[in-house]
Amino acid sequence: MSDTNPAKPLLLVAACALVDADGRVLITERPPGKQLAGLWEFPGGKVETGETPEETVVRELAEELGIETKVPCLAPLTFASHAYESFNLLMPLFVCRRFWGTPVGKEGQRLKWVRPRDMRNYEMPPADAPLIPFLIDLL
Ligand SMILES: Nc1nc2c([nH]c(=O)n2[C@@H]2O[C@H](COP(=O)(O)OP(=O)(O)OP(=O)(O)O)[C@@H](O)[C@H]2O)c(=O)[nH]1
Repeated sequence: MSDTNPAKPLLLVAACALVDADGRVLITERPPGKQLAGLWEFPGGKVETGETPEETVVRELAEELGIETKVPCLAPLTFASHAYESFNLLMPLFVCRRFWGTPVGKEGQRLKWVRPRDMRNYEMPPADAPLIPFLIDLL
């Protein structure tokens, strides 16, 4: 039997696997004070009203990392669907290999370029674990 809770919202978050020339993927550490602080995640954030998920990624990459990319540079790879305590997360994951600038942690967050097979060495949110095999297959 399912434990469906009608009051539990569905949260749409768009995330991006930024890939460098060596086939490494950028992960960023969630800053102190935020939910799931200290965990490593893919850059991204909540899809705001009126935005497409692709537009969210372009905006978040600029805000969080100071880099520029464009919607046609984003390719859908897979998605995460995870029941958190207070919300259900639906998170499309895009891949981006074409961007301008060098990523920096604009919000003070630490950044790491990692090979997908090494991602298990970094503690990530529970929603993210099923995404890793897709990146291993791709890269
Ligand atoms: N960006 C991102 N969020 C993730 C990942 N995995 C995952 O479970 N999440 C969850 O998705 C939600 C994203 O929220 P966020 O806090 O990053 O979004 P935001 O930047 O728009 O939030 P803000 O309101 O704090 O500015 C969080 O609950 C976060 O825990 C991931 O790999 N990347």
